[in-house]
Amino acid sequence: MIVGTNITFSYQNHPILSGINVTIEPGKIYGFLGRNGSGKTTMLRVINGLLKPQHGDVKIHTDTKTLDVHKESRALIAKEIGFVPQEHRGVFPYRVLEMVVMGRNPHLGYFERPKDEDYQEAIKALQDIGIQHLWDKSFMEISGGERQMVLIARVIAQGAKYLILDEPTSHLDFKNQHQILQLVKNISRERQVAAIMAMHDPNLAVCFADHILMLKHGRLMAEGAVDHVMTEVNLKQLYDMNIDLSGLPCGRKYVLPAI
Ligand SMILES: Nc1ncnc2c1ncn2[C@@H]1O[C@H](COP(=O)(O)OP(=O)(O)OP(=O)(O)O)[C@@H](O)[C@H]1O
Repeated sequence: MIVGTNITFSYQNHPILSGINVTIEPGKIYGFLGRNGSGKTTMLRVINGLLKPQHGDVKIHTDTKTLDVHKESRALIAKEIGFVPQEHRGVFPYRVLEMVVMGRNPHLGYFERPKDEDYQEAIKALQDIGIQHLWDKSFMEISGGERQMVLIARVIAQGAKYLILDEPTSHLDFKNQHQILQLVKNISRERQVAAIMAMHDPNLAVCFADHILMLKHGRLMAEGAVDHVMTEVNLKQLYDMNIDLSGLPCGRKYVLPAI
């Protein structure tokens, strides 16, 4: 499991996270909710070890060892944690298959090139996501939503025990949003992988998360099982708006997929 203790983080002198404790257990899906600028991305980057908190720490407890994400090498952490960032513009004209096979890098030696089985993992991940037809395209010449799916395929090929996904559905169409989150849920259940996601749509969080963490003013305003935490009172406080859990404000009904 991952345990974050007393995480306190500031950019320059601007406090963003204050005394946050989190426990991430294998096989569960965690959804961070909060308004723009509430610190979700910062929190995910601290958990992944990309940002070092001024106070507190984040440790990964495996069966055999305990790793401090801010002290171990990035290569070692990448064996445990896969990360899909929010922004993903193409910089180099890699082919999609090459991008996905890069997910296997933590499993290769320094000068080792990907082997057949690494390519098989990458192709399987592309198939699981349903974008195998893109394999030969340049990453710079596909749409934003397609890029998002390629990076999710890459993190799946990485085979880490913890997946951190920063707004994984922000560029996806209605069907792909549900398809990708369902795939993450299946992987989580089948392989006992934990997924930790920043999410903006509370309806998707209700459908796919097991555990909700609500961030407000740098603190965990509420956290716990979905049924326990996704209440009108909490959502109203989180988003500073009136919430009616029974329907849309215009009186019409939600459009929900039949899963
Ligand atoms: N590199 C940075 N330097 C200084 N301040 C930053 C930096 N990155 C983010 N911030 C600030 O930190 C705060 C939290 O940002 P963060 O990206 O973690 O929020 P978020 O909840 O993920 O927002 P959103 O929902 O809009 O993606 C914001 O006020 C933001 O302006």
